[in-house]
Amino acid sequence: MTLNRQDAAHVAEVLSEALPYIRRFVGQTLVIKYGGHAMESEELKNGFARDIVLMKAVGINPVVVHGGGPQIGELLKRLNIESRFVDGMRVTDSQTMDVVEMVLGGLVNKSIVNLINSHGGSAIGLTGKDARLIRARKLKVTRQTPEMTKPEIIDIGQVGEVASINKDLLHMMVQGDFIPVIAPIGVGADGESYNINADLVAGKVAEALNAEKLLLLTDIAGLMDKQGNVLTGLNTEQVDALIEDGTIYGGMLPKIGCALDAVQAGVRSAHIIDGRVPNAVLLEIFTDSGVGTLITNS
Ligand SMILES: Nc1ncnc2c1ncn2[C@@H]1O[C@H](COP(=O)(O)OP(=O)(O)O)[C@@H](O)[C@H]1O
Ligand SMILES: CC(=O)N[C@@H](CCC(=O)OP(=O)(O)O)C(=O)O
Repeated sequence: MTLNRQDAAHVAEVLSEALPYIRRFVGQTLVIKYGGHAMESEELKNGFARDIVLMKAVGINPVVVHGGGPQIGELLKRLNIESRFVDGMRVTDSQTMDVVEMVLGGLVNKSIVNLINSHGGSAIGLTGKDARLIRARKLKVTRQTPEMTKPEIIDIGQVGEVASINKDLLHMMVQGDFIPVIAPIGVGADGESYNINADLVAGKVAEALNAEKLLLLTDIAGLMDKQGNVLTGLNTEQVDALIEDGTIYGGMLPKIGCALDAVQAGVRSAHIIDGRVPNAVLLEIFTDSGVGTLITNS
C-alpha cells in the first residue's frame, strides 16, 4: 500500500488526536467480551478484528473472551435438542455440553482467531481446558418466592462458575505479543467440562489480570431503564435497585453481576457497549464520552 500526500496528512491528523488516548492505555490490559450477537455480520466481525489488532499494534494488550449463544442455539435446533435458560444461563445436560464444547471451542473460537490473524494479529485460541486456564465448579442456582419458607435449589446441569484463572499462562501470551482468545468452557477437578456464561469468564479474567477495563459487547445500546433510556453511568447501589424492581432481567443479569464483581475486585471500570455499532471497541477507548453504560465501584 502506498499513501498519497492527502492520505498521509489524514493519518497524521487522526494519529495525533488519538495519541493522548493511546498514551493512557499503553501497557494496560483490556478484557473484551465479544458476544454472539455482535458477530452477526461480516462488517461487524471485520471491524472488531481490526480494532483488536490496532490496539495491540499501539501497545495496548487486548484479551478476548467470546460467547456464541446464538450459534449454540442454531446447532441445537438443527439437532432437535431443546434448550432453555434459567436466569440467563443455559440448562446444560451432557448432550448439550457436547454441542457447547464443539461450537464454542471449535467453530466460534477458531473463526475469531482466524479473523484476527487475517487482519495481521497473532491470536491464540484457548478453552479453559488448555493448561487448565479456567478451573470451574458447578454453579449453584437457588430460587425463593415470597410464598416459600426456604430457597429451592435448581439443578441446571453442567453449568459452571469460575474457581480460578491460570493467569501465568495469559501473562506469558500477552508478554509474547500474542492475543489470547478464550472460549468460556471450564474444567472441573475431575476433568469434567463446564459451560460457563461468557460474561462471567470475562469478568474473572479481568479480575485475575488486574485489567484497566472490562468491555462487554452486547446486542443493545447499554443498560436501559424501564422507559428505554440508556443509563450512562451507574454505581453498585443503583444497580441493586434496578435488579430488585425487575428493570434488569435475563441475559443482562450475569452481565451486570460480573461487571460489579470486577470493579469491586479492582478492575478500574466496566462498560456495557453496543456490539452492533461498527468499531465499538475503538469508539469506547478513543472518545471522552465513551459509548453505552459505564459501571464503577462507588
Ligand atoms: N435493563 C436492561 N437493559 C438492557 N437490556 C436488558 C435489560 N434487562 C434485560 N436485558 C436483556 O439483556 C439482553 C443482553 O443479554 P444477552 O442476550 O445475554 O447478550 P449477549 O448475548 O450479548 O451476552 C438484551 O438484549 C435485553 O434483551
Ligand atoms: C451457561 C451459559 O448460558 N453459557 C452460554 C455460553 C455462551 C455465551 O455466554 O454466549 P453469549 O455471550 O453469546 O450469550 C451458553 O450456553 O449460551
